[in-house]
Amino acid sequence: MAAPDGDSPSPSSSSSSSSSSSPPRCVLVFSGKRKSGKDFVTDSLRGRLGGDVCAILRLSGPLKSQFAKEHRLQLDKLLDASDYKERYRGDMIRWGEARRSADPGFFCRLATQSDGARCPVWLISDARRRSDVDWFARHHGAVTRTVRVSASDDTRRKRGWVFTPGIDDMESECGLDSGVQWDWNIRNDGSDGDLDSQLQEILSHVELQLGS
Ligand SMILES: Nc1ncnc2c1ncn2[C@@H]1O[C@H](COP(=O)(O)OP(=O)(O)O)[C@@H](O)[C@H]1O
Ligand SMILES: C[C@@](O)(CCOP(=O)(O)OP(=O)(O)O)CC(=O)O
Repeated sequence: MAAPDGDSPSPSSSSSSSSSSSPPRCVLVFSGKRKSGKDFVTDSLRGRLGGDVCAILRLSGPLKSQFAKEHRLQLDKLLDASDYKERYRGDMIRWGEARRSADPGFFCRLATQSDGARCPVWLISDARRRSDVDWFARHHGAVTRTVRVSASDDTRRKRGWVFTPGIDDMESECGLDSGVQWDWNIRNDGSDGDLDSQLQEILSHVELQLGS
């Protein structure tokens, strides 16, 4: 994977950027449109791998946290799949883009400095831009793999998605529609059984990386 993201690594942003003394053994970077099931898939993988070895790191975590503080909003409601989050999504996107344009690795660095980054397996649940994918390739390339989660518009609508101009046609939702060679493509339209068999290949890869 190419890795020109324009941020200069510093001691706090290199592969030792986590609060862990050892770098991650496996990093899976997930992308997908809203309501495709990124959280569902990463929760399911973490459930199987166990919270002691596997952490879900959300790039939107530090973004929402800072945005909530600055705008006196309820962080817990920005973090779940609520209408409250959707009400502020456009504003959060614009706020985050201002930060990213000054420093494309800003949220990647913060997410990987959180406590969860002590775990050997990182599930990065929400890459949205080429610069996100490139940051992980640049800092953790040897252990990074990419996963695209897709669901049909019909399925997404059943999960509550409503096409919104200014969101669904912008970089936040479309920035990774092309240009990345995904290591795995997960189709998340169907039953749990369909998903299980697709996740098995990823689980085998992680177990191999962990040497178990
Ligand atoms: N395979 C699945 N089976 C059942 N429910 C699912 C499945 N995938 C996603 N969902 C549900 O659809 C909704 C949106 O999924 P979510 O993971 O929050 O999407 P995203 O993080 O991509 O926006 C959630 O309520 C979630 O529980
Ligand atoms: C401002 C955002 O970070 C909000 C992301 O919120 P979520 O990651 O909760 O979104 P979905 O799971 O896809 O519904 C988007 C961005 O452009 O950074």
